[in-house]
Amino acid sequence: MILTELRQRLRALGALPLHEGRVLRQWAQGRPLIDGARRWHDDFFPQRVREDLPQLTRDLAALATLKSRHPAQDGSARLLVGLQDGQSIESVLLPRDGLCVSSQVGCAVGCQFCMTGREGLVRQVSSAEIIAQVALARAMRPVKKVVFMGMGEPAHNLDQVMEAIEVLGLHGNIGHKNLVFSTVGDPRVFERLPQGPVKPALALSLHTSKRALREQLLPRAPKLAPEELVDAGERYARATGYPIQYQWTLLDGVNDGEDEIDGIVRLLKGKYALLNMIPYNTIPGLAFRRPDWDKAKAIARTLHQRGVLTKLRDSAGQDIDGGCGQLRARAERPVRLVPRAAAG
Ligand SMILES: C[S@@+](CC[C@H](N)C(=O)[O-])C[C@H]1O[C@@H](n2cnc3c(N)ncnc32)[C@H](O)[C@@H]1O
Ligand code: SF4
Repeated sequence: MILTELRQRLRALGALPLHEGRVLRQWAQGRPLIDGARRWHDDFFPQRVREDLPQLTRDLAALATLKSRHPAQDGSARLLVGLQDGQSIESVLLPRDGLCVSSQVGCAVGCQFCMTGREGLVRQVSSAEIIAQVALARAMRPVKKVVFMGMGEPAHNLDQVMEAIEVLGLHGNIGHKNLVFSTVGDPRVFERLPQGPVKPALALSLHTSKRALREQLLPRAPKLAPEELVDAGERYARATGYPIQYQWTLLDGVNDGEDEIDGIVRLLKGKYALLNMIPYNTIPGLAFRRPDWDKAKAIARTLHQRGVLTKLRDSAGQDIDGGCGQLRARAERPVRLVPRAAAG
């Protein structure tokens, strides 16, 4: 189901926009459509909508179902989520009421260090399936922040992701700056996001200050130079009033040298931005190496001293194969990884 179908279904049963809004609100907030105790729906919905609510509840729940849950020591939990056609995706319950959702099954960008990128794009995740991930998580615990950092490149599924963001921001009780659109950067994102009624915060996956290396590491990302990406990011940050979060997957011996530190300072000093450095999460069979934590700490400290607000983070759930896409890979097929040469 896509949201248009849900809307058409409700309208055909005589629902008005206020009834539609109520259904979206209850669903996106993880609350029941039918509240047995209070029975508010008896007076509120037209009769035919009321009669459809039990089936609608089942249909919405079937959009995203829990296949397995993998709690980690840091308070996060990785969820393997089943979709109606038998595909599976990952969502992650993050510490402090965050949720990481997937926007695609697989991904066409093919970043060399990312498990999801290894299988290419399998299919898009619909707006309804994105909201269903939030509803599923909310059945387990509160969700106050939703980050699009799971499987997939949201810029390659822009209409559906923007529709989900709109529902979550207008009906789902998530603060707009607590919706985080994470992307490798795409001109369509900078054009379309400022026009939406809900403007999410933006995370840009930068990873290197060198154009040629970026093209190697992110082979099918739009060929924007790091400077162009940062210029576009800065305009979005100034327009929305929220800083850009630059993402940097730290790869030992690839993008952790003095030259990159100079490059980061040149690109980001004085910008309305925060740099998140995330040491590479090891994927068996890949030739990349995770840098030593003390080395990563030293890089973050140096950047801070040189005027770039830097946070060193670990991806959630290191002890449970925290790398996005690894759970799905294991569930879908036996691990079959061909080593690739490390770039750089
Ligand atoms: C999985 S992507 C999804 C969102 C979007 N496609 C993007 O690249 O920003 C979210 C973040 O995970 C990071 N990531 C992917 N593979 C990783 C790995 N093995 N270790 C650490 N971070 C990784 C990416 O670099 C990106 O910043
Ligand atoms: S890091 Fe993001 S863009 Fe790159 S392959 Fe993974 S999901 Fe796709």
